[in-house]
Amino acid sequence: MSDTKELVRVEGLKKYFNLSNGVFSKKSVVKAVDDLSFSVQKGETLGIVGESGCGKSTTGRLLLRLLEATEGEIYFEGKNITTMNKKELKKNRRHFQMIFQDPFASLNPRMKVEEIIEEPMKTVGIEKSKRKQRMLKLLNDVGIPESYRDRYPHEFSGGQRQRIGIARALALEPKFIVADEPVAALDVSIQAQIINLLVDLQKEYQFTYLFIAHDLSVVQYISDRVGVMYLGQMMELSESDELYENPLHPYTQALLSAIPIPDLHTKREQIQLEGEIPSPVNPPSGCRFHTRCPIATERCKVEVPEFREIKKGHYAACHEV
Ligand SMILES: Nc1ncnc2c1ncn2[C@@H]1O[C@H](COP(=O)(O)OP(=O)(O)OP(=O)(O)O)[C@@H](O)[C@H]1O
Repeated sequence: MSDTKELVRVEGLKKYFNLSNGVFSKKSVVKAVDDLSFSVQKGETLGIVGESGCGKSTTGRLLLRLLEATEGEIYFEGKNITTMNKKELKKNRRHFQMIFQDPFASLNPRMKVEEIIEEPMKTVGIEKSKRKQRMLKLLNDVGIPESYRDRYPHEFSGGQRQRIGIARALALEPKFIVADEPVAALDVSIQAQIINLLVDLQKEYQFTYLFIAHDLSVVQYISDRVGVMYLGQMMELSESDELYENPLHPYTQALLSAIPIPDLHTKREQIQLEGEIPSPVNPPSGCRFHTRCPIATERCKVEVPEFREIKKGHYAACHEV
């Protein structure tokens, strides 16, 4: 049943990439996303964290249909976007946008800032005077002086370029924004400014975020709920404060234990994970985390744990909780 508060719902989502290493070698398959089910509520920020390669970006791209899913369904406002044809998708595309990690690579170097921000409006046929008016408001909203509008991306700093990328993402007043590590490429001194800007803009424009990050502390600050991914699967998902105060999954516990606590009197025992992350080409049987899990049992090696609601709104995939 569709929940009226739900903006996006993902069911059994999979993305497998076929890799061919040459003419004679066997084909291998990267299981980048492997059976994800979750929903994003209207107006919330859902943070997604996990180590490099766990499938966060692939998930974000699938949700916006920038990538085609191998299996599974994605519903946006109750409509199945996985089966939409090009025409229907084009009509809906304005409602979902992406903010990229590398603001330089994502901005056309040959376009002036005003053209970059107006371009999405042009594609949906918004008339010139309205485009200009909205472009000026967006520049103002993201903190770029109006007088810079005829400059090119290379004339801006990294933080300013990200502000321009954000203005472009907001140009069509989307309902859903996937922010894929939007501050990871920026200087630490600039990161907080951009995070605060993203928070303020959400208040003004009332959109919903899927916020992807490596850094658990960034995600905690910005997210209402947080999902923790490992090797293409969701290990735990709950309200942000609950996840940080009462992590249930051993993987989440290990990730959290690595964050330094500012208060010198509080000590948190660091949980060291053994070994490397296994390859998504050949993920471990049973629970994917069992090869590194400090509490794994024989059952974990053979039986995939169900991703289940353990406390109200707090989900985890672990046999031992
Ligand atoms: N186009 C592709 N072709 C083949 N494999 C891919 C492709 N895109 C991603 N992958 C693989 O899928 C897995 C998941 O990648 P993804 O970029 O989604 O992870 P991530 O969690 O976002 O990592 P990072 O934090 O490093 O960006 C990785 O093993 C990656 O190498």
